[in-house]
Amino acid sequence: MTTRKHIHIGLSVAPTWLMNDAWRRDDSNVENVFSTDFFVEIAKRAEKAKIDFLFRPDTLFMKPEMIAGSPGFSSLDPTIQLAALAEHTSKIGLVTTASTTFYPPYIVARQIQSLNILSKGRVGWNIVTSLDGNENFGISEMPSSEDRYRQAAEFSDVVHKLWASYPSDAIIADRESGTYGTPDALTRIDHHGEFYDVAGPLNTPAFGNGKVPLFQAGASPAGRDFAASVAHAIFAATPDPEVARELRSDLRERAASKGRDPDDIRILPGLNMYLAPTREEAREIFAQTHARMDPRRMIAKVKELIALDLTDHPMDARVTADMLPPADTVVRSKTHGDLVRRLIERDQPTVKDLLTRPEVMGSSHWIVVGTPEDAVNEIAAWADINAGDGIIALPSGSHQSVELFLDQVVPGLQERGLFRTEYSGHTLADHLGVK
Ligand SMILES: Cc1cc2nc3c(=O)[nH]c(=O)nc-3n(C[C@H](O)[C@H](O)[C@H](O)COP(=O)(O)O)c2cc1C
Repeated sequence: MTTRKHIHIGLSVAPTWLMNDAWRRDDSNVENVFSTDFFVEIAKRAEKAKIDFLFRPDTLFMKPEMIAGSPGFSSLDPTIQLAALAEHTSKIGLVTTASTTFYPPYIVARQIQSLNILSKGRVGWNIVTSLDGNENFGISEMPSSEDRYRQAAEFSDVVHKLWASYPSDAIIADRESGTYGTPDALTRIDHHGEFYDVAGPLNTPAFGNGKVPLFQAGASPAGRDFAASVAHAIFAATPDPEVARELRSDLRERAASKGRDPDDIRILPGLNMYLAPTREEAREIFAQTHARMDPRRMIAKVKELIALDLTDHPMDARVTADMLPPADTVVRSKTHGDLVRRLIERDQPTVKDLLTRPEVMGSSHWIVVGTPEDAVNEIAAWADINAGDGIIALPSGSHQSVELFLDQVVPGLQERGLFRTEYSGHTLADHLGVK
C-alpha cells in the first residue's frame, strides 16, 4: 500500500437515494424513511467502513405540492434523529444541521452540546443560513444572503461563548464535602449585539474541551468569508474539479489571511453516486430516476436560480452569456446561481442541454454514474489534483448505491491508501484532525 494523504468521507443520511422517481424502485426502502432501525443499520455499516461522519442536511419548510411525486424534504428533526443513532454507534461522527437564520443561539448551543455529551464528543454542526422557511418563523421576507451571514457570524460567536460558559470541570460532585460544582467556573456571557442579547451561562456543561467541528455550505463571497473565519469543513457544491480546486484554494487563502492554518479548513464536495455492478445498469438507474423530469419545471428552476426566463426559447436554441441578467441580480442562492452562470458563459449550451445539467437538474453536485470502480477512480483522480479534501457521499438512484458505496467504493479507496482502515481516535475532531 502506498502512503497517500487520506481523504475524509461523510455519508449523507438524508435519503438521497429516494429523490425524484428513485423511491418507486422495489428496493428503495421508502417505507423506512422515518424508521430508526433502518438508519441504525446504515450507521453501523458506515462505522464498520470507518467513515468519518454521518451528515444530516435539513430544511424548515414544506411545500405541499412537493410530496405529490416524491418525499421531497419530508424528514425528522436531524439532531433528534442523530441522537437515536448515537446510542447504537461509538466512533462515527454525527453532523447535524441548525439554521442561524431561524433558531435562537441558546437552543442550538444546548442541543449540540447535548448531542456531544450523548455521543461522547462525536458531534459536528453544519451551520446553514437557509434558503426558505421564513414564514414559519414570523419573518415576512428572507433577509439577503449578506445579512444572513452577518447574523450567522454573531450567532456562532454567541454559541462559542455559551459553550465556554459552563466548562466540564466546573462539576466536582464531591459527596463528602457536599460540593457539586464551582459556581465561579461558570460565566455570564452578557452578549449584546446587533441580533442577539444573551446573558448565559448555558445550563448544559461542555463535553471535554467543548470543541465542536463546524461545517458550512454557501460559497458566495460573504459565505466564503464566514466559512474562512469559523468552519473546519465545507459541504461544497462543485459540479466539476475546476470549481472544487478554485473553491479550495480561495478558502485556504481567506483562512490564512484571517490568521488560521489553511489545513484547518477541509473542502468536501457532495458526490451523487448512481452505482450498479455494470455501467449499463447504472445508466438505466439514472434514466429511471429522472424519467419524469418535466422541462417546464426545470425552466422554472432556471428562473429561480438565475432570474432568466427561458419559457419562449426553443429547446435547440443556445443560451449565451449576453442573455444573462446583471450579475448583481438578487437570487435565492448565489452559490447555485453563480455555478449556472459560469456554465452558460463557458459552454453556451442549448436550452435542452442546460435543463439536464447537474447545475439545474440537481443541486450542482458532482455526479458519478457507473460501477463502484468508476467511483473509486474518479474520487482518486480528484484527490490527486487537490480538488477537495474528501467527499460527502450522496448515494443516489437506488438503495443499492448505499450498499455498493459502503461495501465496494470505500474498500477500493482503502486499497489505494486513500482512506483509513481503522479509526485512530474517538471524536469527530480526531477523525477530521481538528486541533
Ligand atoms: C451545498 C449546499 C448545501 C446547503 N444545505 C442547506 C441545508 O441543508 N439547509 C439549509 O437551510 N440551507 C442549506 N444551504 C443554504 C446555505 O446555508 C445558504 O443559505 C445559501 O447557500 C445562501 O448562501 P450563498 O449566498 O453563500 O449561496 C446549502 C447551500 C449549499 C451551497
